[in-house]
Amino acid sequence: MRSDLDLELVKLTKRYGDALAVDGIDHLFPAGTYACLLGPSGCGKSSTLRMIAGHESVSDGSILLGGRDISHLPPAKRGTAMMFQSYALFPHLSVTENVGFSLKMKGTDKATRRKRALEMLELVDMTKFADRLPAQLSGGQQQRVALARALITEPQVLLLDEPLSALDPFLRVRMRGELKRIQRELGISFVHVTHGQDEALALADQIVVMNNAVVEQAGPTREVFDAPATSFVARFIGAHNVIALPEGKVAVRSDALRLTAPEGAKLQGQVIAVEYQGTHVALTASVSGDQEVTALLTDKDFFGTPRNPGEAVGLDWDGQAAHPLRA
Ligand SMILES: Nc1ncnc2c1ncn2[C@@H]1O[C@H](COP(=O)(O)OP(=O)(O)OP(=O)(O)O)[C@@H](O)[C@H]1O
Repeated sequence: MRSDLDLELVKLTKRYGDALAVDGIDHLFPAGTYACLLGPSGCGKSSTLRMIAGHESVSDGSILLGGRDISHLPPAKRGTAMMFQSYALFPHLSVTENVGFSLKMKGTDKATRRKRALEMLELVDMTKFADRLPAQLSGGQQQRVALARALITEPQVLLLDEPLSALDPFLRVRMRGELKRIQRELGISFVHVTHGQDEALALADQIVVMNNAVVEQAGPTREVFDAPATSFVARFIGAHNVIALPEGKVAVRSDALRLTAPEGAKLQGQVIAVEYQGTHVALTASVSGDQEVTALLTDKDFFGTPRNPGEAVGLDWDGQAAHPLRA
């Protein structure tokens, strides 16, 4: 069912001179969805996001929010807000003043601005830093302020460009949880650009995988992960093997592979590496056709029958675990 606040991209295209950065993308982001645009560097994800935000002109196609064509509106009139990778806070303004800045531009009175800014600071858990200057904050705290500043405009869609990339791994995971919580509390759509598949899996209700200026595959996160449609998606999203069989290429999750005796197994191979990962062991074998496949085994399974490099093994999986790839 379509909602008033769905965000829809229709044949959205971006050219920089002769270079095609986004090639006629069609996609519907249902209202209230946490979506991640995922793909390698240069695939066109930031260009897509910047076009939605209005920070980049649309070469062709359109962007609809709630059925309204916003493709050529100024950023502040779209119902979207963007949080940048560099938080771009005003250094001479306090945290509260930074958060309330857009309301000041709109002519909102000072008391209302402060009240709204404090509400936003509470949402991002930064109330106690309200009167500090940006330089007196850590990177993670500055990011929360930037988030509050974007949310005070009450956007229907919040756009986030690699919001976690400047944080250390510990903070990244914590902030990830916070983003998800805030999106759920507000019930608005988030469109989050990342090149990290773990980030996308952790956050997204819906994943849009881009490659070479087009959408390779889009859908609910678990569907995309469980059944990648192309070799590119299977490899990019990780934890899958792309296996060439006589009947065509398939993707099989590493944790769906079983080790067996070589006789009668779907693949016969030789162990080339064993990597202990704590809860799991990743065993890589070379199989016919010069292919390498990796099986992710629980530590219990592996150490029940340990294998060493050089040993012959069979690799098997249930029929429904193999997903035919279209490319
Ligand atoms: N202002 C610009 N002028 C010319 N080419 C550009 C411009 N911005 C981006 N491009 C090119 O467009 C293509 C897509 O870039 P874009 O930034 O959208 O990719 P991306 O997937 O976000 O990459 P990254 O993860 O590295 O930011 C790239 O080939 C890039 O070099």
